[in-house]
Amino acid sequence: MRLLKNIFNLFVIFTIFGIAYCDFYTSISGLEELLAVEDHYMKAMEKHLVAMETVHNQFKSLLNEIESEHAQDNHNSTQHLEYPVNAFKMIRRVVVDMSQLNKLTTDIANLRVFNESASTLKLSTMPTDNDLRGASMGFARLQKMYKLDTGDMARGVLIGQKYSSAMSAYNCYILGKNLYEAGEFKLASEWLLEALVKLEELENLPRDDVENLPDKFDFEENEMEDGYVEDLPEEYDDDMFDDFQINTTLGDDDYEDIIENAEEYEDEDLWNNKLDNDNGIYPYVTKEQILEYLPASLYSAGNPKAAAVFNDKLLQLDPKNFYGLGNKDLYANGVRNERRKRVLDKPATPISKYQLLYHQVCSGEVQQTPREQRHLRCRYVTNNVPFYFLGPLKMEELNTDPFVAFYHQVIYDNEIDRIISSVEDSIERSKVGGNTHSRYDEIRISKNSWLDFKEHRFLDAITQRLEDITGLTMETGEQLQVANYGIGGHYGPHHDFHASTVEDWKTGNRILTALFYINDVELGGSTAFPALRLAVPPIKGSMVVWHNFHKSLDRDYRTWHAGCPVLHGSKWICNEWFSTKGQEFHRPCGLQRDNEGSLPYKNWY
Ligand SMILES: O=C(O)CCC(=O)C(=O)O
Ligand SMILES: [Fe+2]
Repeated sequence: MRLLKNIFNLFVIFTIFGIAYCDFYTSISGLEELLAVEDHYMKAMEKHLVAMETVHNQFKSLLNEIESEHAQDNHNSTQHLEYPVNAFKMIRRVVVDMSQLNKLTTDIANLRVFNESASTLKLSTMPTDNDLRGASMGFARLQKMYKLDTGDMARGVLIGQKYSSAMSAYNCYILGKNLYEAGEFKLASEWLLEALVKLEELENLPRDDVENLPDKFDFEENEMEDGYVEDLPEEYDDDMFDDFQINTTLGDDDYEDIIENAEEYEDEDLWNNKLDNDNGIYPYVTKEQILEYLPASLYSAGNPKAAAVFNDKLLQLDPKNFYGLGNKDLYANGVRNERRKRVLDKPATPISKYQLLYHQVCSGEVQQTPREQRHLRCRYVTNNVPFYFLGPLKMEELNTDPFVAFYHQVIYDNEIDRIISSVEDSIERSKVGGNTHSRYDEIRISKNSWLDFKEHRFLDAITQRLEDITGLTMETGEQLQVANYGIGGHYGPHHDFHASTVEDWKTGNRILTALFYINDVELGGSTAFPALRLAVPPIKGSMVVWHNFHKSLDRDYRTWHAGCPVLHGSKWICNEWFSTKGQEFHRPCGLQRDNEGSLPYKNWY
């Protein structure tokens, strides 16, 4: 819960202090560093406030003194100044006080507490706009994947549970603006609408309450006025939010929901939320700023009618607005074309059926049928290893063909702690692609590092365990990969094997994956196998194992898999990839090809 709250807070930090390029958004391990930065800024702000208060008090006392002197002098300045004390006091004020106050104000202006360099803040780099964009895209990914309602998220509610304080109008605006810039127009529109509604709530609060925040807001005495629905011109009311088609799995009634949310003033929770709102009551953003983005988002999301309505609102507030005037005709034409388009009935571009299945498996909408699960068993196994006669392995079959299995309680807390601390300094943004063409890609948002078994001898016990469990040799295996995903972090569907057959005989290929979950994830973060309709939940201490190749050493395309986005918490895993090399006597090839089953899945992307 605390982390989610902190992510919201980080939005504020990112934007207020306009920070530089890095990949903080790719994992929780990077974000934790920023908590220290936030702490630093908090202390700096406190210092700054104290300094400003001192100046404020001195200004006030000097002003009082001058005012009372002038009152005494009774407009007869010459007479007043004939008294030596009065003359002295005035000269003192001008010579000493004024210049001292001048100096104090300049000192404050020069404090520059928010311009610290990365090294003073003990960071390798500063976060940037890019991080903010990445974090916003993470939000979008989660909303689309798990069908999360924007209104709920804005209220800090996740799957029916309150996880954090409500998001302020400013946070909703920044999120909406970033989503707009990233091309996520429909979600951008929703967040910008949220921002507008929240700003209205704030404006409608009675002045006294805004100035003196009460301990507990008394809802009964502070009925709100109605929100946007009443404000919209009648001609738009009926179908403004209809016919909304866009490439997303979100429902079509989202705008209506948003508008309805605006009416939820009766919801007492909402009022209480306002009190623990994430940036108090100062809005930081104006309606005009929101309205410069909202119509463009709505238009790009395919809703020119709503775009025109909100653009008119912008022009009402600011008749000369550059964007308002510049886009007016565009939206009006859009509305006309929209009428024609309806006749033509242009279909929306759907996401590929494979991607859709991936989403459905991650969110649990599609699962193995009871018939498919009928033959799966949980068993104690020894693999004929004497050690396991004493304490057998706890195996849970997850799929028979291809074989995918869970082994529970196979990595221990002390090992996990050492693994995580060993990668602390080397963990960095994950790439995709082989060694020769590796690159950063939105398909994989995480950080990772590698541990060399020869260098970290505490891993010997894990090597032995892996060999005992899989029956394969680790001689040719890769280093241990350790990865961490933050909120919204994911690894889109992929195969673990290399595509190139040249690599097969030169360096070997990834015959088997052993994936350890080394922490528990509050929500999301399963390992999904869309072709198998299987989502493996991350369980601390458990390991999931699957063969990427048929016995005939043909690639098994059914192993197409993914790390689903993390919805709440952080996800740590370790991957060990065994090589096809050197397994001749451990997993002998069959006499016949056995890959027919996987061929239909070859082009799944
Ligand atoms: O995070 C996961 O669950 C899957 C990770 C994965 O597939 C990989 O690292 O290759
Ligand atoms: Fe993988």
